[in-house]
Amino acid sequence: MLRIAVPNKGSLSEPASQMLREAGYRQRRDTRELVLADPANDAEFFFLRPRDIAVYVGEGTVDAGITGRDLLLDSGSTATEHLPLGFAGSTFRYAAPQGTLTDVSQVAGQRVATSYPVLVADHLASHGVQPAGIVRLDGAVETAIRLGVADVIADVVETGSTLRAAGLEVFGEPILRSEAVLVRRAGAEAPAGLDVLTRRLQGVLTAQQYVLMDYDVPVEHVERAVAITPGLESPTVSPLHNSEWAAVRAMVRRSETNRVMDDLYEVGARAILVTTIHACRI
Ligand SMILES: Nc1ncnc2c1ncn2[C@@H]1O[C@H](COP(=O)(O)OP(=O)(O)OP(=O)(O)O)[C@@H](O)[C@H]1O
Ligand SMILES: O=P(O)(O)OC[C@H]1O[C@H](OP(=O)(O)OP(=O)(O)O)[C@H](O)[C@@H]1O
Ligand SMILES: [Mg+2]
Repeated sequence: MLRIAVPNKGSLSEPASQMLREAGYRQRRDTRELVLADPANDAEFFFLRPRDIAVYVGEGTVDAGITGRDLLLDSGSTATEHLPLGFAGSTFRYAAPQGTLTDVSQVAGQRVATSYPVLVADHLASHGVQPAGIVRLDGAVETAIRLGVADVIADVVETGSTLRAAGLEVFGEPILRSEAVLVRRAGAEAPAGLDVLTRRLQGVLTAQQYVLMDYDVPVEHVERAVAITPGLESPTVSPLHNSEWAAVRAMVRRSETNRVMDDLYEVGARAILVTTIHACRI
């Protein structure tokens, strides 16, 4: 039985459950459920605080879990990143009142407020910067400067609107680019079922990131067209009733759909059709 920890609250919770559902696993309907058995998939889900998930996985209490890369690094746990999951993307950055600081070296001698004290201490140490202190807060970190408990903050930034509203701006290089990740215990033998979970999640990611493209192209231009849509292994090329034309089918990155259609049209492809992929195993 594979034991998997899933965030019970916060921005990771709903998309993590949604991704597991798309991968064919049972997920809870009632947010008060703390444990959910999925006997058909030989799995059991534990709904835990996102910040605690790496700790449980590192201890081996559960086999794998979904958390944020930033939370994993801040936990100090021996759990290791197994698969990036492509949602809850953010950067982790220093910020200060607009027009004041420009470089991480200027954090020396300043008080830094953050919910991620280990991440910040490690980053400052790796840059040889000694702050006056690190103030650990649970949230609403952006308010700490106005309230006088810190001079600098280090926090999650997605759109930047929370910072702007607080009159702050980022400075220095990003400390980290974070996203939701599947974590597992480091060094231990892969638990039974982890390979299947991984392949299923990769299938969901691929279905989200790729489309299926079909088109007809004159036989003499097949090689040029296929160079534009090389597919994952190799595109399918089929004969058509009119022997001067061939049909091609290939997977294409969703973000490149329109550029690829333009390029195909240029080399003579016609009847270019794009279909979403519902599920796949690669
Ligand atoms: N606005 C955001 N955009 C993207 N990811 C975010 C955002 N806020 C938090 N995260 C990510 O969510 C994880 C933190 O989850 P956590 O549940 O602790 O905080 P939260 O989502 O801010 O919830 P809350 O503060 O309401 O409890 C981190 O991995 C962080 O990078
Ligand atoms: O760049 P933005 O799009 O504004 O998003 C970033 C904000 O979102 C999160 O806060 P949340 O709303 O979870 O509140 P919290 O600070 O209490 O955790 C995070 O801690 C930042 O404050
Ligand atoms: Mg928050």
